[in-house]
Amino acid sequence: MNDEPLLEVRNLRTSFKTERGTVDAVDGVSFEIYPGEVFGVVGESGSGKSVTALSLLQLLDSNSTVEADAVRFKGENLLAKSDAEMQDVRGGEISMIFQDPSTSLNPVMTIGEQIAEVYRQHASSAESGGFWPEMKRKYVTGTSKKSESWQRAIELLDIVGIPDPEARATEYPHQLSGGMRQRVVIAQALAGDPELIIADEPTTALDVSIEAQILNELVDLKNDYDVSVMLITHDMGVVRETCNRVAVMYAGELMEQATDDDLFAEPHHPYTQGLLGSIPRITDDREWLDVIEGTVPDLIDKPAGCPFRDRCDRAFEMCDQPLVAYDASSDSNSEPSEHTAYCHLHNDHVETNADGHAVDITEGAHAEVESKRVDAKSDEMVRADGGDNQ
Ligand SMILES: Nc1ncnc2c1ncn2[C@@H]1O[C@H](COP(=O)(O)OP(=O)(O)OP(=O)(O)O)[C@@H](O)[C@H]1O
Repeated sequence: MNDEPLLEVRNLRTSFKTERGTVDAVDGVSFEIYPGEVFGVVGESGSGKSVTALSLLQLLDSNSTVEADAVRFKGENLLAKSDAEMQDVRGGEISMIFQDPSTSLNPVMTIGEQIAEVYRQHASSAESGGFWPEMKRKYVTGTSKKSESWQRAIELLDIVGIPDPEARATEYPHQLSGGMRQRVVIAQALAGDPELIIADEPTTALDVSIEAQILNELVDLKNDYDVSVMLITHDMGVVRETCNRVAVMYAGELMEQATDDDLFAEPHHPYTQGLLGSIPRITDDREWLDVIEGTVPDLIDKPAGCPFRDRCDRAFEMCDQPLVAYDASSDSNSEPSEHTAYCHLHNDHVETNADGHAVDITEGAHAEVESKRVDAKSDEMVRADGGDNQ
């Protein structure tokens, strides 16, 4: 990766105060999203994917605390922005698409007006760059702000594949199918001329054939307009079809990060391997898909060490030690590492014995747990005790 990242997240920690105690929903997560890529965040329900996205956009309830060493979007610290400044960012440079389109659309406003409204709110930034100048202008005929925004709404409906957009723009959400509504939400997300779209399970509520169309739409937009996409999903099949790079999350922590190709060719973390076992394959002779036994741990008073260890059939003595990032790249010269596994099995001092069990061969076990730590981003990548990263 030679480009500067569009979004850089370092050691993100989000917790919620509840009556039962403090929920550590996101616990030391670091990643970058580069211009023009689809970055997948995958993991089971409750792994902290949505909370990660909502933390970046400051969209969480008041019982939350969000801390990080850095959340930089185009070099600017998002966590230092005021509510008013974040309102400009949301729906403008960064837009978010949620799972259920009906929650994002106003039932008593035409879809054209809803898209036009977002355009008007962010019109000045839309005029100053982004993909608008290159867009085909075949529908633009009016000159007043109102007619200009209406015409842009029609253009956007056309771009996201709504047939007869001029007529459709005058309709209300309930007059459209679920797939069409999600296209409208994508058009609305584009109306602010974003550089990053965060899509949280955007196809989960849709049937499979529509899902494929919507995902293709997102990939086309990325290609045609150089928009980056952070795609949150629990579905490894969706990751395979859509993403360039992927972060695998579990219990609020990163388990592995790699390019899509590397992750599927050589998954290093037992959790990733488990998720991959749950995808159906054309060549399958399995009667049942593999499932990962057990459930995500309670995120209140989470013990140190790998949160997956109680479900992991390769867990060994070192797994109760704080997790660190191990370089799992086949190309050891890549800087920063393009394949990172947060799993002690990748420590240089761990070997597999004749029974297939991992063994720490260091004298005074654990002493050198950091021996193979990825150094690219220095201490920020150590997600251990949380004590010295304030
Ligand atoms: N407002 C809140 N108060 C307390 N806990 C919360 C709150 N919001 C989220 N959580 C907890 O944070 C954890 C992570 O939730 P999150 O929604 O990010 O998971 P997810 O990976 O996106 O799962 P899903 O795919 O089901 O949406 C969960 O344990 C959830 O219960």
